[in-house]
Amino acid sequence: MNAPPQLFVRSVPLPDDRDLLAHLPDDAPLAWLHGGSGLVAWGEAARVVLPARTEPGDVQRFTAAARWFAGLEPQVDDQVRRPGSGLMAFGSFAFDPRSDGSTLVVPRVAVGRDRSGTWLTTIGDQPGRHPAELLAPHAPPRPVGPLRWTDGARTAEDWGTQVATAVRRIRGGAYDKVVLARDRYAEAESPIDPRTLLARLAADYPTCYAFTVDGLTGATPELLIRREGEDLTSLVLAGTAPRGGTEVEDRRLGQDLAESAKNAEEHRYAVDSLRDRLAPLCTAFDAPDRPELLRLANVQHLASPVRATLRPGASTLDVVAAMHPTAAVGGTPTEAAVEAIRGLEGMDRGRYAGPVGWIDADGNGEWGIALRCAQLDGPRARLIAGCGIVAGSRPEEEITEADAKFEVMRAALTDGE
Ligand SMILES: C=C(O[C@@H]1C=C(C(=O)O)C=C[C@H]1O)C(=O)O
Repeated sequence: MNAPPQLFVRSVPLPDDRDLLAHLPDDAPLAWLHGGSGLVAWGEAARVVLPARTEPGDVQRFTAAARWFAGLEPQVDDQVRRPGSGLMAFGSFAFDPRSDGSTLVVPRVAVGRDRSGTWLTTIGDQPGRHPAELLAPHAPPRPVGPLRWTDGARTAEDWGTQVATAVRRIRGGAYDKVVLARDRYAEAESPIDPRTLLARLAADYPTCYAFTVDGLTGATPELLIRREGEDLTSLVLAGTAPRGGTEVEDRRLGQDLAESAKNAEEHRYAVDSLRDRLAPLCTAFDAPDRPELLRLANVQHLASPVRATLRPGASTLDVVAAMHPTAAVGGTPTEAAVEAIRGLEGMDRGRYAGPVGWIDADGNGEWGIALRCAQLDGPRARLIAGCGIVAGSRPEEEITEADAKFEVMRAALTDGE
């Protein structure tokens, strides 16, 4: 880890109501968008990359990142003083401590917006200088063009066989729940512009969190944690049904989901594990007795909005470290589930299903679970989607559910839809 540079940070109000995405250049953009608010950023004032580790359950990538960020000690002129103004960083962490790619990036320029207005933050190694790229006009987002689709580590059928294996092991008592995912590739003829995907994702999924960090681009419905001062909020999702073709069918599918014992069990594991993990870090935990229905364009989920109060001294990335992996993306019990994932999926998840989001110097921030996303690499996109498997799961239904989750990025990658 290099010694962090001396940074000069300035945040000023920006009288601007253009779409946040209109500010973003195509070169390594960073974004976190939620219903018209959020942060977009570009350039790199500082970065830390956390190496892969071999110890099971290792949280070193989170603690080392937190230490690095706390050690930046910039000179700050923050005339905005809102969550996200002043010094901030985007981050994205690998699902498995054994994978590479975890990082925090402090951008050179960020534009933020919340209910009270828009602001501009510049971060550089010299005081009072605005980076030249601020003034540069950006080329408009490029269409994706034709795509060639291929399977990743497993075909749908092979993956279904792994699901059946997991169900057998669950019935045999090896673990209670495991979330299994598979990957697919889309190859374009030229580099894919993340801004094109973000614009489509933000339009189609306004209640989700559209993000891009180091090419990992998606729209997740699942908020791991939002912190404002000492208040924490989280949205636990587990349990999924398709959307209906008609209003009546849609309502029936939603009602079946709400009444399904299999989905209630899957959901309960997720809420219980969150409560256990937050207990040492929080003074209050409030979850509804029954989950709500969250309707998205592609699927509907059982959702529990959770509130908690952070204990003094606990940091945001401590909370992220304690929460990851939730039962919604790992399983129950965690260690056995993560070990099963390594064996059954036959691939490296990378940063899929890991925490993605942003943090500011006061500890405010928003972290989602990187779902409904693709890792972009030039003209290639690697899509990953998965499903929670419990004793009552059926492989054919899980294949259909994973396809519904792939649909988010398939549509975002498809021009003219
Ligand atoms: C694992 C994914 O989604 C998770 C699994 C869900 C389920 O199995 O019902 C629902 C929401 C997410 O917590 C994914 O989108 O890839």
